[in-house]
Amino acid sequence: MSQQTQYPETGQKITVDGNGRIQVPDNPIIGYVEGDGIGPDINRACMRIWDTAVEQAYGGRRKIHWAELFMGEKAAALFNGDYFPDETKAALKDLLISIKGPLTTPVGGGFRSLNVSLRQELDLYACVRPVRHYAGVPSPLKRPEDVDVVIFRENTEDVYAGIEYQAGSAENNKVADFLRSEMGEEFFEGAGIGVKPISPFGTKRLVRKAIQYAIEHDRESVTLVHKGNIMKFTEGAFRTWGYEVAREEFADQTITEEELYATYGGKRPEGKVVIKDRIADIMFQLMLLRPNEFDVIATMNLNGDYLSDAIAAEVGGVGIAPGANMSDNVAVFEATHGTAPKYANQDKVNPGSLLFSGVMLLEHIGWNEAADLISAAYEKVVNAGIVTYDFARSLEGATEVKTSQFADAIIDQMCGTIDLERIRREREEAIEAERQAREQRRVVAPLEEMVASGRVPHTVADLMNPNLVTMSGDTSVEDAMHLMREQRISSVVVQPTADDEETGWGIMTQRDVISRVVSATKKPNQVRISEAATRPLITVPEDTSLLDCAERMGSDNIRRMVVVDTQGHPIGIISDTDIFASVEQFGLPE
Ligand SMILES: NC(=O)C1=CN([C@@H]2O[C@H](COP(=O)(O)OP(=O)(O)OC[C@H]3O[C@@H](n4cnc5c(N)ncnc54)[C@H](OP(=O)(O)O)[C@@H]3O)[C@@H](O)[C@H]2O)C=CC1
Ligand SMILES: O=C(O)CCC(=O)C(=O)O
Ligand SMILES: [Mg+2]
Repeated sequence: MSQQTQYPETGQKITVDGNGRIQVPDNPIIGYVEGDGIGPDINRACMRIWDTAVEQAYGGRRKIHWAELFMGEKAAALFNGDYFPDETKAALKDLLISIKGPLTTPVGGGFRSLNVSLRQELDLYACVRPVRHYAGVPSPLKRPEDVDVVIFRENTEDVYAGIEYQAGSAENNKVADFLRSEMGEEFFEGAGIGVKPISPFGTKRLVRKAIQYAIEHDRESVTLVHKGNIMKFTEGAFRTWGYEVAREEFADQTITEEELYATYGGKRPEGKVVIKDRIADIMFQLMLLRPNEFDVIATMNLNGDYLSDAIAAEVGGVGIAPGANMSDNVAVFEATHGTAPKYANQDKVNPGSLLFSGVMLLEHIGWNEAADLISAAYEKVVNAGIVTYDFARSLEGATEVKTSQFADAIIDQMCGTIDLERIRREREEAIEAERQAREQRRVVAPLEEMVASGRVPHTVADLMNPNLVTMSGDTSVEDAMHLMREQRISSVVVQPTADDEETGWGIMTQRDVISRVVSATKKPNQVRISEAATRPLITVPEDTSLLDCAERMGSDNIRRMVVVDTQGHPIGIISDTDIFASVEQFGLPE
């Protein structure tokens, strides 16, 4: 090793045995590349977490001995402008397992992507990116827990192969001439030209790894994602070769989707992995609408790059999605996001992507206890609302912390020194206080408007909240709960279904969910809201005077009534809070 790259003397190298399996000592040397931009911030935070997890899990019996390796801007400064020194390549191969932060790639010119070079030069042909939801992490989906896929992205071919010719260059002119004169192709003058090689070798080894993974991890399906209807001889061929490898090498363990329906009536036989394929554009839609239909995904480089960021967004964003570049023996784990330069050195961003790449690394070397400790602590900390800025944007009542403070919270949780229960309670109280303040504003603001305009409320229509949410009685309680949480409402009006035309409209409140579903230990996704609703719906015509309404609320001991129009259709809701606020503002109604 050079002066720059040093292995710690106390550690031992990971090796490979005669069967191609890695042998991991209790004191393995593992390489790390800090990365550019936000790299140092997240790396610093994650190393503290990984080391604590190992210490807590094995009580000092095991310890990672880190060897710093240099790539990117730090390498260029140390190695005279060389961004990816040979000694780093040698060390990455020699140590077998490493982890890296993000690296800068200039757009439209300048040096070639170091990430792409790393993958090609070390032949790390599979980019493995698991995407799943962690409880408490904010998501734009209704059921983010349905997202649980592992993307196998081919890492060495496709338009990333670097076979590109800049418009106007001598090479470009030569290739363009050849394509026009020898191949009879037509395209606009001055076009930049890129080549997209997809080979049976590259495809099959990637799909093979994806199928092996699916078999070993008891996954239900492998989906080949391609745009083979347009790029027939590259992406279309990927699909053909993908099915071929399944048929030729895994005939006993796999069936095609066609066989699933033609032979097995759509019911997957125990232990068989279903091989299916989807065209890339619809795959983006399907992953949003029906993510539970997908499990392991095998695809080419560009599709995989796009898909992995898009699917990550469904479960919290690139700040949390981990990844690994793997060959049969060498593996370089990495954050999947980039260097986010605007946040560099601000101790601000989410360390989750690198953190979970480290969790993948720990699992890869068989240190599952340490990996599980991190995942469990992470979930608890996020559930307590302790998050970095990105999650804080969409998590109500969150406590926004810095990268290093987030790491502190996870470490404290793993060491049992943080009272997350208290933090969660305080967060819930703050959310409830905010909800009440909002309700107060909702009621008081319209009244103040009335005062300003000289109007005085007389009827329930003057005071009611017109934002009434009605749902079909066939809706599941779970879907209704999602909507109630999103819209921050405590009840929904339930339309009669074909079965309960006689009983008519109803209302389902939070209390109904608790008393008729939760405390009866029924599953919210298996109960329809018509079963949990209270009937008959207590209504009040829109022209009812406030005094009559108040009298009825008092005599019938009810807190809210649905306001109906002259045809009996629900148009709003009025509560005792509304009447209370009105009396306080205008005195007793006439
Ligand atoms: N594997 C690698 O090394 C990769 C390197 N890159 C390189 O990174 C550079 C910047 O690329 P760019 O396209 O801007 O992509 P980035 O992933 O660096 O950043 C895009 C946006 O993603 C969000 N983001 C990224 N990382 C985090 C994090 N840890 N926590 C929270 N939010 C995060 C931020 O969103 P917001 O602004 O909304 O806060 C950020 O502005 C380029 O040079 C690119 O080539 C890109 C991808 C992978
Ligand atoms: O190499 C780069 O700069 C981008 C890489 C990338 O987007 C990825 O690894 O997903
Ligand atoms: Mg990417």
